[in-house]
Amino acid sequence: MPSSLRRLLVTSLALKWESKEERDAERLVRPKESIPLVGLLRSRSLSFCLALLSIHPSIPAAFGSLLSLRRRILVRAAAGGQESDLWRAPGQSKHPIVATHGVLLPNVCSSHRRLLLVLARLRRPPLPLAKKSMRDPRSPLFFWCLVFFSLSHHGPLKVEAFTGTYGINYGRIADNLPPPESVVTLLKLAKIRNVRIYDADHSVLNAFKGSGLELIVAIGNQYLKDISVYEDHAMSCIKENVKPFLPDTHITDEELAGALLGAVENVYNALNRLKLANDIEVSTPHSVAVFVNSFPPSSCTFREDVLVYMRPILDFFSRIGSPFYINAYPFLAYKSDPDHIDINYALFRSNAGIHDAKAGLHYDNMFDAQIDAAYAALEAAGYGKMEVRVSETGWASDGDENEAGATVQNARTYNFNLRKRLFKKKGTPRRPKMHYGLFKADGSISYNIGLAGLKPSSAYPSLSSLTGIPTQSCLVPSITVLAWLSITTECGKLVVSPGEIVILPQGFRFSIDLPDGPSRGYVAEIFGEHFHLPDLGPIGANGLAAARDFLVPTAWFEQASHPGYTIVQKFGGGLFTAKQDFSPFNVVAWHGNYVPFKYDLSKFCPFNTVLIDHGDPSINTVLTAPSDKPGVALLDFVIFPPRWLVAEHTFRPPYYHRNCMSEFMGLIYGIYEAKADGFLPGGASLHSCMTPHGPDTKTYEATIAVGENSEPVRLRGTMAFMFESYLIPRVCPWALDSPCLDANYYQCWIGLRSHFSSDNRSENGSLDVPGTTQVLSEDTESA
Ligand SMILES: O=C(O)Cc1cc(O)ccc1O
Ligand SMILES: [Fe+2]
Repeated sequence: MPSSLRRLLVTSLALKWESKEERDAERLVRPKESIPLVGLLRSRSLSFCLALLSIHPSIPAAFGSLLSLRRRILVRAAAGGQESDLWRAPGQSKHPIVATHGVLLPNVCSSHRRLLLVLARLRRPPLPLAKKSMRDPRSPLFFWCLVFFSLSHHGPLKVEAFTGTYGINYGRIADNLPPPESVVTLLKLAKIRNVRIYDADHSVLNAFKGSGLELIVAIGNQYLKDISVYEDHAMSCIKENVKPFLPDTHITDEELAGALLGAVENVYNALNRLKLANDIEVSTPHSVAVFVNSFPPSSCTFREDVLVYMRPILDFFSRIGSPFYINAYPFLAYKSDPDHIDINYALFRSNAGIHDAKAGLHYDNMFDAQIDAAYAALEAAGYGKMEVRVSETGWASDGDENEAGATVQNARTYNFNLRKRLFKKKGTPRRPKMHYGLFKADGSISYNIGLAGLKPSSAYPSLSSLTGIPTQSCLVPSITVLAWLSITTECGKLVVSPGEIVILPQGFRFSIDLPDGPSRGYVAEIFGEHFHLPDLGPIGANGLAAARDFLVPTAWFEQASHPGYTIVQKFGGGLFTAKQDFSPFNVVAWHGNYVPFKYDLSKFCPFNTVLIDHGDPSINTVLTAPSDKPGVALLDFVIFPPRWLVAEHTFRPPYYHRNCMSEFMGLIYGIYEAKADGFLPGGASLHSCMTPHGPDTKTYEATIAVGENSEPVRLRGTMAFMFESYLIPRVCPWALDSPCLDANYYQCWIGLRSHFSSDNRSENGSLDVPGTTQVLSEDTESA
């Protein structure tokens, strides 16, 4: 790497500090030599940074070399620290504070309980699976296999896109399984709500009772012939097996295919007579072996010998409104032809994709292609309105030598990327669903996802009110992402909608009700300072958040008796409860210095670059709780609202940087400009102090593709925010163990490449930057 590059890079990293005053960290780490360059580089600094990244095969390595350049930098932690030692400071634990990056799994099942009877497969998957973990879907535990559930309700036929969410196939053939009760606990902890079982073991069924988990149960092949002939057998099967929990099913034998229709019909009729047909959906999963010509997807058709059996079943399913289930295993396709199939295409990673010329569609992953192949086959057979759902998918984590791609890393990547793909709810190229996540384009809620919210009807005073600590604490709860909150305080009530923030000063009793059902949001609790509006400095009198837009409650009190009213009190970091027989909101008049208030973020008047360069996002501070050190805050609450981007000759997305404050970011609605993929409303990222970060590869490439002279761009329908603090947040074990943790976050930077032209380089490799007055030589380099 040319030495001058290194210096420039170091300088560019110092840019952000430059905008703040006198920091301890800055004095500690900034090499003197970088100072004059700050003035020189300005908007180019970002490009220099990228040049260095491109020299290295991966971002962690690139960042690692940055870190080694800056030996005196206090390296804290980094995303994906597990993957590379370069991401760890000596002596740090293997799992340092990680940058988590956001996926909250929406519970998208319809609110009514729906059981699906999976009757049978027409055939097994086409290729034998070598290791037990893949060969038998009922094999030990359940983590390799995901089941998908669509959002759509059982009901009238309509054209549906595959958007689903996932669940787990709970296989039970192993001798070391945990007891079913533990499995239920585990699934709940993992926030997995959809489970498919393969057997009718009553201990399992009992354990699931009252768990709230959605169950799919199956009727075994051994019963199919019987049930297909005798409807009363179907009836007693349903009646006897404790609210249709039925045994396993596997048709490996073609002759059973003929029995399938009869069995489906009889089960459906039995359900109908028991008035369960509206609650319980009947279907049957199919392997992709029922198709021929699945490449390109639009050419896919059913195998003729299979169609003989399929047609009556499909007729029946379209009559009763059942979807078509397939078991989609890109792994199986890949391992059958690893020389010709790009593993990145199978694993949802960046790849050239395939072009379906007949349909004029582009596929960047095989999973979508398999679903669309099923849609094409159904259309060709005359069932164009039938919805396709995925009953099984997964990736082998281990396999025989000839099983290409069966590794833990690939299995993890597949499942992780699959989940990301699902979160987008975007359908497939053939059946796109232009609906993105939980919010409509205008930021309004699309549907209630049923996440557990704050507990109503208990009053929570904020901490330190009883701790005797003279400093103040404030809460910023409910930067509400979903559904409104009704907050009762001793000063009155506040109704807080998505997109609003609320501030509750220390010591206030409050209770939060959820009149619209479950809600979710972000909460920051601080100790030591109050939030106030930032000094406007040269902005002058008007701009950012205006005092007039902060709303306080009108007085309200409640004199009712409330036997057993529970007060939850936070004291010294613990939660304590006390019971009383009256409402705590019996305050008829009050006088004091503090009051709860709320603010609608859409009222914010943002400032932004109007010519060149990317400003410090602190320019859009809504509220700040300063520290005693100028320039670094106990907590700045900064937003990234809808706005125009107009800067010229400037890389407009956030620059690549390290920050001596820690950045916790969340997304309230829309898309965050620096994260093309994976950052969803309700998600969060944490870039701890000095952790390098910046736009993901996709954002970078898209920005570079537009070129230097891009036109003004309007960012609409977005609201991201940042809690920025000089304190280093500690990630609690709950978050670290969360299934929502994005352990592969660092991958969003993999593939960053140089867009420098070699024309900019002099013979000795140093950069010859037009307009600079000085190029530092080797001996001025900092250690
Ligand atoms: O890291 C982030 O995405 C937040 C951020 C945004 C920006 O525009 C500039 C700096 C910064 O830290
Ligand atoms: Fe940042």
